[in-house]
Amino acid sequence: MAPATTPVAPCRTTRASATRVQVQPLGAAHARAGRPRLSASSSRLSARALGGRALVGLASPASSSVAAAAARRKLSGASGSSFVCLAVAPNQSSSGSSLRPSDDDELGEVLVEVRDVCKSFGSKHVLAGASFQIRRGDRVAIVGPSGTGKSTILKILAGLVNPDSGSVYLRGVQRQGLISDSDNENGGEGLRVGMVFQSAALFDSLTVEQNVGFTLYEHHPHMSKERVRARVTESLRRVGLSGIEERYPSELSGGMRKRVALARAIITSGDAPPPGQSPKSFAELRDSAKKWVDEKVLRSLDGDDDDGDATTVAAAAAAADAQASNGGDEMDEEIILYDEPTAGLDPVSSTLVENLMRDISNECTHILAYVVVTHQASTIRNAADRVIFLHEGRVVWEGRSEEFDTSDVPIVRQFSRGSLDGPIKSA
Ligand SMILES: Nc1ncnc2c1ncn2[C@@H]1O[C@H](COP(=O)(O)OP(=O)(O)OP(=O)(O)O)[C@@H](O)[C@H]1O
Repeated sequence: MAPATTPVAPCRTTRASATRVQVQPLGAAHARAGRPRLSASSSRLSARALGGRALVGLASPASSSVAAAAARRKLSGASGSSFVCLAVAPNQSSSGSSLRPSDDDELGEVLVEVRDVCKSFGSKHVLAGASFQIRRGDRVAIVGPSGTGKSTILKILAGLVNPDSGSVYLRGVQRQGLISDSDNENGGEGLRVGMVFQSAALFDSLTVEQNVGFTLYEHHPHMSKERVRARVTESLRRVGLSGIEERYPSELSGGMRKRVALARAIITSGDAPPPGQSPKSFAELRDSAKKWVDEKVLRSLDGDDDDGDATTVAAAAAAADAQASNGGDEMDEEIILYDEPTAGLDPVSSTLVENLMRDISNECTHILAYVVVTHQASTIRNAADRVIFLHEGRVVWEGRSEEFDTSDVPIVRQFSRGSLDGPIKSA
């Protein structure tokens, strides 16, 4: 869809935002004998990819904590790596629709509150004072025209990008700075914020089995190869890709790569740590990540190779890290943010992924809610119970998924029907 061209009202304050990028940790454990190894080029950072949306996987706070250093160094001044502010404020709907379901008694605990958030990139005002809440049990789709800051708001929620103004509260605790800036191992009050990025970023030099099993190779060295293989096989089966373990990413279609990435995100060790072995804490993961950045990434940044392959490393490491925490070790309560998880997938594959999103949240009791940015009607229908509509930097409509297709609010009607006539102006 062409981007809306209507300029967004400036935020109240716009300060120069430093480029922030997440470099994910890649511990050394994978390099043990017999473990998959990464190519030298895989350890390089790509400004292009990091500034864009090339990462895929659940990026845990621990993994993302290492992003800043290398990112700042590599990307300072990179034009494609800025972020937008999306602000959603309760009762700021410009279209008059109710911002929240009316049956307040049934509403769960407020996990996340975005209050009056704004974000600009240079002179481009993307988010212009939006506010909304995510509650326990929520399955929320964020929709809106291209370029309205949907991905940006996810990054702000995840603590990967700072808003220019406004606040984000996690369980009532205001987030201060970025995850990478401080000791924000948890987003706040025991709530982790995991993010599944848009593109399927896989290690090109590893087989599907090695990609999917990366977390286990990395964080569960006590597991035998046979057991890792069994978990990989099960994970691939769940995403409908049995029997492709020996293939390389280059031999897969885009949709298959995305599903492999999902398989990587949902794999679990299925067992507890061996007696006497404590699971890694977030602090340990962070320290290990920082060490890796120091030893590998920053060194590679001084080289001239900028092929973007490291993005896949970062992504996979992020996924690995999150998977490790999902692997039966530590189960912090979590909200998951999906950025266009079904983009580019055929309808059947989309349904598969949508069902998986629901299944995973049903099966994993520590996943309290999820938010999905999507353009696909099927994803709204199948994976979301509630819809937040963004336009011109604000939440302009909010309602139940089933209301999205039937709403008489002009902007919603135009968008849901793909009409050229209406308040959304095409380029
Ligand atoms: N790091 C950045 N630097 C400069 N501009 C940026 C940066 N990140 C996002 N933008 C701009 O902010 C706007 C919103 O981007 P964002 O990716 O959040 O939109 P979106 O609603 O997710 O779009 P789409 O639906 O096309 O994925 C776009 O115009 C984009 O070019």
